[in-house]
Amino acid sequence: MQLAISKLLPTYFEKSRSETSEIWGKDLLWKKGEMIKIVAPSGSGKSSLINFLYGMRKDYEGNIRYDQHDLDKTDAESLASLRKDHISIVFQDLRLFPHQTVQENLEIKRQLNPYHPKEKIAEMAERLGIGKKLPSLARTCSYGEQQRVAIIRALMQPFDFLLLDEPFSHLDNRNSELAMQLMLEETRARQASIVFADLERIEFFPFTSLYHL
Ligand SMILES: Nc1ncnc2c1ncn2[C@@H]1O[C@H](COP(=O)(O)OP(=O)(O)OP(=O)(O)O)[C@@H](O)[C@H]1O
Repeated sequence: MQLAISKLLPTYFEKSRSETSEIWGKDLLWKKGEMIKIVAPSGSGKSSLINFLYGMRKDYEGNIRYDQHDLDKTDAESLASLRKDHISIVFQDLRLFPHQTVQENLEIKRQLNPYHPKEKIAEMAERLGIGKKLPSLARTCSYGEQQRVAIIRALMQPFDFLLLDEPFSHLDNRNSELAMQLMLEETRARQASIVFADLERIEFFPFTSLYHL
């Protein structure tokens, strides 16, 4: 699978943003397996971009295509199916079910399109240091713990592209590196891509292409 972006620009941005950006207004082609790093200062449209790429919002000019699927022309059912098999995401605002336990949040996602057996949940949670939190309600976990839950949840499904919007904002370096390592292993096992948007360059992400938003 490949992701083609053509002359993308949020409708609420001035056209002049294309002049300084390496993404907005450009034609880009990312093939499955590439590691894409997008450095984006606050307010440069990082969340807008990641939401556009997930088909969450359509208030943009230009075009986004996953193979032959033009996101602008994809109906809700086809979009759900495209996401289920090909696109996973860690939202900046996480979007866990607050009144479900950590285990339930992960298991609900796993069951939608199982890529891993159930046991993998506890194994990944242990690896990221939140094993003891599995029976806790998501809303009672710290933001950094919830961030790790959202990361593991994204790894429960098959994908060709994993979209990350500032996934480590509440994690210390050690925990960020552990989470990155897990995501890299899982992405490589699928021969997939990561599209990683963050405020700054993170040294432990081995990107193949680097863009400034
Ligand atoms: N629907 C919208 N209508 C108008 N302006 C918007 C809309 N969505 C976002 N913006 C504006 O576009 C700019 C970029 O927002 P966005 O959330 O994409 O940035 P960001 O780079 O993710 O920022 P941060 O790092 O602070 O989360 C902001 O100035 C925001 O107010």
